[in-house]
Amino acid sequence: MLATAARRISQQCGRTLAPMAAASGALQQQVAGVTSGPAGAVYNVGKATNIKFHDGMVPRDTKEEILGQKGVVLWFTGLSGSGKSTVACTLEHALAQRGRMTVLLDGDNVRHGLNKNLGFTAQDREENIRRIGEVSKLFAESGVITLTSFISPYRKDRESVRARMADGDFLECYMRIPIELCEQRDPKGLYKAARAGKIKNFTGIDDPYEEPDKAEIVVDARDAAGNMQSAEDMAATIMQYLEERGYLSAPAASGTEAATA
Ligand SMILES: Nc1ncnc2c1ncn2[C@@H]1O[C@H](COP(=O)(O)OS(=O)(=O)O)[C@@H](OP(=O)(O)O)[C@H]1O
Ligand SMILES: Nc1ncnc2c1ncn2[C@@H]1O[C@H](COP(=O)(O)OP(=O)(O)O)[C@@H](O)[C@H]1O
Repeated sequence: MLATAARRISQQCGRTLAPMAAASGALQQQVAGVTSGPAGAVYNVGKATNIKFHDGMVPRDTKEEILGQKGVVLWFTGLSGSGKSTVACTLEHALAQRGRMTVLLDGDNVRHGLNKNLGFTAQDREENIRRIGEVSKLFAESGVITLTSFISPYRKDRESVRARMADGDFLECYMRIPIELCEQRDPKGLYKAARAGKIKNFTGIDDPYEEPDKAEIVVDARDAAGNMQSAEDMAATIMQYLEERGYLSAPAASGTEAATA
């Protein structure tokens, strides 16, 4: 049945694709911290009782072959005003121009819907990041280049997201912009309001920001020669990182023939 499905999908997308991957349900059980139940039976995960992971028929590497890229989460973190949204948008635009499939999850936007029941306490920020981590994991595992733009101030929250993903799927991109510059920009007037005590628990003012200690990519306001970097410069550096590490092409075929297109 799986072989038939592989043939059908190959015909539909006009490429010879690798055979279907082995079922990953057991791995998902392990990752989710299954509390009970023999293999093949239903089990409990957190508050969800009597569930069972259902494997799809189109594995990740097939999707990556179709898209001609590798799924990844590019996790922007940094202070408000550090340029997370601007650089992520600029990069997404550049990726689209190169025919790459992307999704951009942005803090302000996600708080309009999925996370509108969350505020800015440490506990709410943790839940905000956990949900985004799970959503971005789903996208990355479908072969999509996923850009997330959240302050994500707590190291342990970011590391929890990293720990849920396979090696190489999570790239932390630290916007290392001094608070003085962020505050000078202050496009929404939030720093001014926070300094005036009108906004409480504002990151960098009266709430913490914990710097990454193992970010894959660190973006500074100035380049090595000391010149200020534009958002385009920053996006170009990240694009180069993705290119050099093979994220912008499909992974080598694991089974039969490689993609022909
Ligand atoms: N108290 C407080 N602290 C920080 N930021 C605040 C706060 N209140 C509102 N805002 C606005 O919310 C945006 C940050 O949301 P995030 O989801 O990225 O925050 S977090 O990751 O959960 O910490 C942030 O957007 P950016 O400026 O784009 O970072 C602010 O516009
Ligand atoms: N590299 C850059 N150089 C100059 N200004 C920038 C740069 N990146 C962002 N900005 C400006 O800084 C402000 C904050 O950027 P934004 O992307 O909204 O930050 P964040 O999403 O981290 O809050 C915006 O006005 C934006 O135009």
